[in-house]
Amino acid sequence: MFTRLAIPDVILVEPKRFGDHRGFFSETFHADRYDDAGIKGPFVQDNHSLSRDQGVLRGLHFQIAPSPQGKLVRCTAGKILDVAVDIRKGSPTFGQHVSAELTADNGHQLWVPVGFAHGFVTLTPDTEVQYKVTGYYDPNADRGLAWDDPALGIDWGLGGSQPVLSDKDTKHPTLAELPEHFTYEG
Ligand SMILES: Cc1cn([C@H]2C[C@H](O)[C@@H](COP(=O)(O)OP(=O)(O)O[C@H]3O[C@H](C)C(=O)[C@H](O)[C@H]3O)O2)c(=O)[nH]c1=O
Repeated sequence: MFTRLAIPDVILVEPKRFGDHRGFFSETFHADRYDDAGIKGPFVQDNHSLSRDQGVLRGLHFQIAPSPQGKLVRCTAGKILDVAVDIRKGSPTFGQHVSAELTADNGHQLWVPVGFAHGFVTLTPDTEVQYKVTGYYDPNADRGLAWDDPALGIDWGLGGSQPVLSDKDTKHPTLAELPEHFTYEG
């Protein structure tokens, strides 16, 4: 099932699971069905990250031209709160975000299109996230947005505690400081 969220370009995917006495089987990607639902490939790279601690926060990240990335994100061990922030100039939802709890148990996926900053916080230890992207990794195009920018109003569910961050993720600009990298195309 595909559901457009409050920012309709972001799509929640709930793949069917066929359970039996052995466990389950699920198709986790289907190019034609996903394209028909608005999830536009082609996907050129798969990523996999493991976060050892609960409270690891990776984000908010995006790549700019010439290497923008759409991301199809799922959690294959543990739980995350996955967040997408609209950073498209001229968008009616500029600066707003949507989020979804992706877990190994629910198998849900989030489609984060080009023009969004993406990040997640882990809700359990030993959390693994796997995602397909529509652009190759390009360190020169790698950019970020401050996860804790008050203007974004993201509730990461940290209960006031500081997340575990990479050094890079402590230094990103706020939305007000962010150059215009993407333009809303309606
Ligand atoms: C993203 C990436 C990283 N790397 C190398 C670069 C570093 O040596 C190492 C860790 O990279 P980084 O700290 O950027 O990893 P994350 O903090 O998990 O970044 C990712 O987290 C958020 C949630 C995202 O949406 C992006 O996919 C991505 O930015 O992996 C690669 O070799 N290829 C890649 O595609």
